[in-house]
Amino acid sequence: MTSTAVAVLLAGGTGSRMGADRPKQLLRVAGRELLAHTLDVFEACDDIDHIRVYMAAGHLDHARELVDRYGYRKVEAVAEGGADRAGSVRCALADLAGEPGDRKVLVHDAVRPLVSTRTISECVRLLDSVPALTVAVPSTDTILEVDPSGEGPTVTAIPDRSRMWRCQTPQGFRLEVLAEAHRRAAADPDFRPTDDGGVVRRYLPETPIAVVTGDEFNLKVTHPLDLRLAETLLRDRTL
Ligand SMILES: Nc1ccn([C@@H]2O[C@H](COP(=O)(O)OP(=O)(O)OP(=O)(O)O)[C@@H](O)[C@H]2O)c(=O)n1
Ligand SMILES: C[C@](O)(CO)[C@H](O)COP(=O)(O)O
Repeated sequence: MTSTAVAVLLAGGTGSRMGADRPKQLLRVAGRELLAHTLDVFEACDDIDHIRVYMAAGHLDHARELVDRYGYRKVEAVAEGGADRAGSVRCALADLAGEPGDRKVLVHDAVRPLVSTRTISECVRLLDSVPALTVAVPSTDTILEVDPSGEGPTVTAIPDRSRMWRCQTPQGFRLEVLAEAHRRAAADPDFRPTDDGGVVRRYLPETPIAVVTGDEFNLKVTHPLDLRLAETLLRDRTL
């Protein structure tokens, strides 16, 4: 039997690379805020029972107003995020501390509004049989490893592309796995993870991390160009 999951939407960033007058998750694209587009998908997915939003400081009222305005019924909390992405995940873990250890948790970047309900459902269902997973896509570019320390970056390795995948979100975990990995990582201030699979891989290396094949539509809105792509793709989307 497939149990449902709680979605943790990370919206605690300030969007420095976007350079807008507000965090990019609050920018209006194709008729509504990016955060709202992302909430639309999780709200529509039958395999998600609760949604928790972790918002940038100073913008909680805006996020709460948006949740009320669009009437998202699964949103059980809009809370303040942390100083960095991992900090926002730890805020969620603190709030989920009373839940059963086998609770399914999906962590998702709020600025990936084009995630599909298919991908979310596949993640939730796979968590019946694996403790951790990430969505990813096979790389169509050759990936270079570089040494950035000289006058200009120089190539140090060109890994076999057939083994290179680009990581996306959602990333899914049994709560006890994610909580334990972050508990250990929190004691290591020099570790600056860019995703939660990386936290599990480093601190619980015996835990296998399964891969759900995603799609190229699930872009992370990071730079101004991404906004233009998202606008076009969101206009064509049907949930
Ligand atoms: N303190 C933070 C920083 C980031 N995030 C979230 O993590 C996701 C991926 O981060 P990124 O794209 O880097 O967003 P920003 O941190 O806002 O962007 P930038 O790095 O350009 O400032 C975003 O949904 C972002 O809101 C978060 O919840 N809490
Ligand atoms: C988690 C992530 O989206 C996987 O690609 C990515 O690492 C987030 O990076 P960011 O620098 O916080 O946007």
